[in-house]
Amino acid sequence: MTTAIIGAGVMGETLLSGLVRAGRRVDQLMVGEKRAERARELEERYGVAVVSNREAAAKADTVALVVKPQDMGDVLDEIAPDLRAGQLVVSLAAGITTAFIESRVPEGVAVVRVMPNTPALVDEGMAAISPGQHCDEAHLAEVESLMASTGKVLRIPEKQMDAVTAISGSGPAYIFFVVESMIEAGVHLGLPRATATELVVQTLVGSAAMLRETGTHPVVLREQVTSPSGTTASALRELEIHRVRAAFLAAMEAARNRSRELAEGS
Ligand SMILES: NC(=O)C1=CN([C@@H]2O[C@H](COP(=O)(O)OP(=O)(O)OC[C@H]3O[C@@H](n4cnc5c(N)ncnc54)[C@H](OP(=O)(O)O)[C@@H]3O)[C@@H](O)[C@H]2O)C=CC1
Ligand SMILES: O=C(O)[C@@H]1CCC=N1
Repeated sequence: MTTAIIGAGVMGETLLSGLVRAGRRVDQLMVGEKRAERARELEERYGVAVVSNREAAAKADTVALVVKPQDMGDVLDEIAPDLRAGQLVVSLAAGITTAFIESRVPEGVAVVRVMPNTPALVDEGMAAISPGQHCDEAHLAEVESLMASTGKVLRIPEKQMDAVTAISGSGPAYIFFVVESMIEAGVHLGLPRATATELVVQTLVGSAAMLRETGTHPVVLREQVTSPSGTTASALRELEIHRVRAAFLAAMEAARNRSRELAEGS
């Protein structure tokens, strides 16, 4: 089975590198990328063939679209004449619906929508997948195996995709923002930056491992850290006073709404 990746920016390369790490033969992979310099870089780094979008669409069994949502209409119009029934088109773009893609590709082309995230780079990705109208179990299983090469995969109804985009798609950015804020705080409190960074990163990794390995509710884990009248209680009171919980809700609502806007082409 040949897979083409059209749009090899951050997420396209993340997918490509994951497939290569998972042992996918490079001669079964292709990339469509419009910038010549970037194309050369990918050829050198992975030994992968960089071809035109039309050639990629014509030759591949599975075509993964990893361009910006705003470029999706143009790319679909470009490759539609080369697509045929039986092929699988996988979109990783925020907002873009399977119905939008189906309306621009030939009858009989199966479409799957995916929302991945960047921890896929270290095989700890979280991807959600939703089938389009003409998609069967074999198509979904193919996409599941594609995305499982870089982490976990969850099947979800497409109506949940904008919320998923707000939570796990954009999610790594919120976590990095928290990490960055805690490191800065450590520096303010007089710690050397390298020390603060090591403390924060290991605290994050340790906390994530506790969540995953114990399956304990985060409220219980938080209460275990919070000694009566202690340091944690003082810190958490400040987070509540500064409405951090409400800020997270507002932020993720904004991301969900932006995903809906991208579907409208803005
Ligand atoms: N980054 C992330 O964490 C996530 C991204 N996504 C989705 O992945 C998609 C890509 O995002 P991201 O990787 O961040 O963006 P990038 O801008 O890094 O990547 C998009 C790539 O597509 C290329 N491109 C644009 N037009 C064409 C074309 N006509 N033919 C071939 N290649 C083209 C761009 O080239 P050029 O720069 O020259 O325009 C660029 O290299 C988006 O739809 C986004 O919603 C989903 C989940 C997470
Ligand atoms: O910011 C974005 O639009 C993309 C989609 C999810 C993560 N990055």
